[in-house]
Amino acid sequence: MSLPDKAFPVSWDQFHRDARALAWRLAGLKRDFKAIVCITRGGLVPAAIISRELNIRLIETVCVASYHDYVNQGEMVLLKGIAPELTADEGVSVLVIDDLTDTGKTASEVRTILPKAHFACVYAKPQGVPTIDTFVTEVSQDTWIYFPWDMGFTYQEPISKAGRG
Ligand SMILES: O=P(O)(O)OC[C@H]1O[C@H](OP(=O)(O)OP(=O)(O)O)[C@H](O)[C@@H]1O
Ligand code: HPA
Ligand SMILES: [Mg+2]
Repeated sequence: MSLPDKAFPVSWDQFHRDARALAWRLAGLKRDFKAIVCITRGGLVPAAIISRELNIRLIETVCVASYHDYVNQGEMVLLKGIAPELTADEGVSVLVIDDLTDTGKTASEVRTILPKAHFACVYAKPQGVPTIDTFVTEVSQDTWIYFPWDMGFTYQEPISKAGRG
């Protein structure tokens, strides 16, 4: 697969605002989450923001890899699982955080370990929406989300010249 045509670039500032908006939504649920399970690596950044906003200090990771060459998703590899004290009750008071859901494969895999956890992410594409309980912004399936930690400053052609050979 090649990169989708549409681009949704996200700055650090926008990501911080959107992650805070997610924290507001989660706070509105009036749930007493005892721990955050963050899906590495993308979930690390929103988990830091949400743990601060919701005052959740018990943070666990589940380490999975599936996008082996940036855009192409392959087999899901579980590099590190979740502590047994959080999986014992199927994660009933656990909040799972990721940066985005795309096909929903990552969230579905983690849900097999924590079937009763609350799944939250900042951005969602339509195919992944059914796998997530709370998210902030939906973008179309043919959009690629560019996160600030993957980006650097580069020269941009003026709009009048862009696309001309
Ligand atoms: O809904 P899906 O199609 O499964 O895609 C969503 C996942 O893809 C990205 O992670 P990635 O596997 O690229 O790893 P990373 O977080 O380490 O960058 C993103 O952070 C989500 O975890
Ligand atoms: O749109 C995306 N952006 C960044 N990483 C991703 N991993 C799956 N989909 C995406
Ligand atoms: Mg990820």
